[in-house]
Amino acid sequence: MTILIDHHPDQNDAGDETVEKNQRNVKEEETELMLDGGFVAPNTNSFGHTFRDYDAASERRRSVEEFYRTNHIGQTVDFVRRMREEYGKLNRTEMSIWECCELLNEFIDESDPDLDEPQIEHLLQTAEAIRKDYPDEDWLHLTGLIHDLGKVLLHSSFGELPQWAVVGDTYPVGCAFDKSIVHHKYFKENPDYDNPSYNTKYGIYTEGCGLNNVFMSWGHDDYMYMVAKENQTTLPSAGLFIIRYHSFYAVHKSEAYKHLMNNEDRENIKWLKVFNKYDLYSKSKVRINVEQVKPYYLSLINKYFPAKLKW
Ligand SMILES: O[C@H]1[C@H](O)[C@@H](O)[C@H](O)[C@@H](O)[C@H]1O
Ligand SMILES: [Fe+2]
Ligand SMILES: [Fe+2]
Repeated sequence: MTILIDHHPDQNDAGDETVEKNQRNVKEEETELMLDGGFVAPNTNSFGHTFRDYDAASERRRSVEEFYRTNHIGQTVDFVRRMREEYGKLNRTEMSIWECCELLNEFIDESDPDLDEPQIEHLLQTAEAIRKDYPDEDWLHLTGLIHDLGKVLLHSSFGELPQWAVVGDTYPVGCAFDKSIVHHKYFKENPDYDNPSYNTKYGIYTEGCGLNNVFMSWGHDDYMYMVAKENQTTLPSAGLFIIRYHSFYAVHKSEAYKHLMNNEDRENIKWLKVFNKYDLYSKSKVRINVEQVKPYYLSLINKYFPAKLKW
């Protein structure tokens, strides 16, 4: 696929020194991760706005804000515990990864200010954009393809969870909600907001306890992580980490909640940051020819997953 890239170097108003420093940082990151693909993010989304601008006066602003209001009120420690237990049973259906991709064709993500295409388009756009820049990292292509498959929770055979319990950015529950979280003001109506066990910096957690021990707001990330892990995927741990925390913008974008991370998280988050560029900036009206790329992805699915998975 072609991503329309609109690069305006002259829009960078930082002084020469900062530019140089940034270049150095990028260099360092490149060597550490081997490569940074050279991806240049476009400036505007398919609606002509900057990406993740939750205040832009777009046709989606109102519904996206309403989405976050219900999301922030409903995601409590108690709710997350119940969802994990219920969906952790994986007793709803059996299907292949590709069958699940096709199921996503009917859903549009109400939390997303940047895209209103069916989800299968987004999966393929993400995967193909990564493949172009990282041809040798086949595990990352597949991670791109499957990272949002947990949105199948919206489906009628999964109890038709409401959008607020499936999509949108995620964040820890059981400790204070960080100010950087989108539409933070609506947390005031969350029952945990005034609970002294849950509303301090650490809440129920301890310094460096590791994200694995943190209850994240329930949604497609945690669910797909469970599905992949329980069905014994052979994806590397960075792939599983990406699936599990790709919506956790407070951590990978705003650098919040660092006090909960351990060494393994700090290692894995490097790949998550690479991945995020493709997840976010590949969103466009460009359509992928599904039939053309399908054989390639079927071969990856075959390499990293069993033929049928429990969901
Ligand atoms: O797939 C979702 C979706 O696109 C949301 O709008 C975004 O908030 C999440 O972080 C992402 O994982
Ligand atoms: Fe997602
Ligand atoms: Fe995504």
